[in-house]
Amino acid sequence: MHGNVFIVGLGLIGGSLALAIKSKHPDATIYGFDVKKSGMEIAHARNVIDEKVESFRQGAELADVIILSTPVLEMEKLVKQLAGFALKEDVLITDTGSTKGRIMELACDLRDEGITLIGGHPMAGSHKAGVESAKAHLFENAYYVLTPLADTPSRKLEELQQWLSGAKAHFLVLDTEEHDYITGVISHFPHIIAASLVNQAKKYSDKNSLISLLAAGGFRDVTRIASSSPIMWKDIVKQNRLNLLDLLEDWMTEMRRIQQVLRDEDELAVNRFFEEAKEYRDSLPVRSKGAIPSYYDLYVDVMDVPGAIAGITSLLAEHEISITNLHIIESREGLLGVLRISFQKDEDRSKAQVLLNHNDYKTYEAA
Ligand SMILES: NC(=O)c1ccc[n+]([C@@H]2O[C@H](COP(=O)([O-])OP(=O)(O)OC[C@H]3O[C@@H](n4cnc5c(N)ncnc54)[C@H](O)[C@@H]3O)[C@@H](O)[C@H]2O)c1
Ligand SMILES: O=C(O)C(=O)C[C@]1(C(=O)O)C=C[C@@H](O)C=C1
Repeated sequence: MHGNVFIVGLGLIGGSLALAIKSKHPDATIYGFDVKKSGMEIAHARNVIDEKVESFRQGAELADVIILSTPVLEMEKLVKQLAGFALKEDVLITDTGSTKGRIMELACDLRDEGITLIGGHPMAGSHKAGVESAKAHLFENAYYVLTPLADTPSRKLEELQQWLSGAKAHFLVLDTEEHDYITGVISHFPHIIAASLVNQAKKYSDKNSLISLLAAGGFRDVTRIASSSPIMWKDIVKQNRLNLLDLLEDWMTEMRRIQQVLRDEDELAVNRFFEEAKEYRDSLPVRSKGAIPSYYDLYVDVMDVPGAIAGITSLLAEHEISITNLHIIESREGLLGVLRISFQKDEDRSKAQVLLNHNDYKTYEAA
């Protein structure tokens, strides 16, 4: 497609979308704007965008498509400004924000001015912020939620999906409230819990320095997202506050239940607690990205000595087994660590496991 795409907020998500759009529509011109001048310079120097603009207004007035990708409270301010600009008559506006309630209220005001805003939320990302981490394939195979107003013409929805098709994501049209409720459960609330686990550990580590030293795979796996941008999350929890207050209430009831069964030394109830969680966690779909990534992991014990990891990767390469990712999830200097190897196919993971076991490595399918 031809046209001018204007991306506001050249961070992880805005940068990744810019790359994905360009890969599918090389004839489009991607304009970008960010309040952080250095981010805009990097985006331009790395060809994430074709052109920089001086102001939000300048980019918005020359755009056929406007994509807002700032933290969500900034987006509110930006959308309010749009009605006062001389926008192109058929301009299409979307956003990437993690909450949809507030922006869709503002979309109603824009509709009254004859301007279409279709809410968007790619359900993939990272704890890493900034254009430096942007990737064209970030959203591949992930769900991409769209929240059009009920009277949005279907040709506008189709046009947006065509513009975003380079993301190679699966579009899912959702009602705004349902979106905020679901993402509250599986994304926003877990971020609160991850941050609270880290804050709790920090409190204890102030008294005992061994705490941070011994923080191993489990703690790191469950708290990775606590490294996400505090500004972004402050905005999200503010906008989804009511759902999160309900979820917190529910969580506290659940914690009090666990507290009681532990007090009662009710082994059966404790077992049921873990069993129910395992059953549901194991049943989550592994093939589609989004909540759970589409790869197969194998865990291998390794000595933390030079060359230990190279030994494993060369062995796999010699047998033409491709891997998608390597990650040391637990490492203690000079001692045993655990390496997580990710494979695209279950078949590759099985072959690798047989091969590594045969070569005296100790492997596991779960950490
Ligand atoms: N990170 C994720 O995993 C993820 C996933 C899906 C959706 N989102 C949503 O996408 C949006 C962007 O998130 P991100 O991860 O790319 O964050 P980011 O911090 O990497 O990027 C945000 C960018 O917006 C810029 N910015 C802030 N205010 C601005 C303004 N008024 N005008 C222009 N630029 C401005 C910042 O300087 C920054 O470069 C957020 O609304 C977030 O909720 C994030
Ligand atoms: O993988 C991560 O680090 C994320 O937190 C990504 C994640 C999430 O799954 O909660 C974060 C915010 C979004 O709006 C969508 C995706």
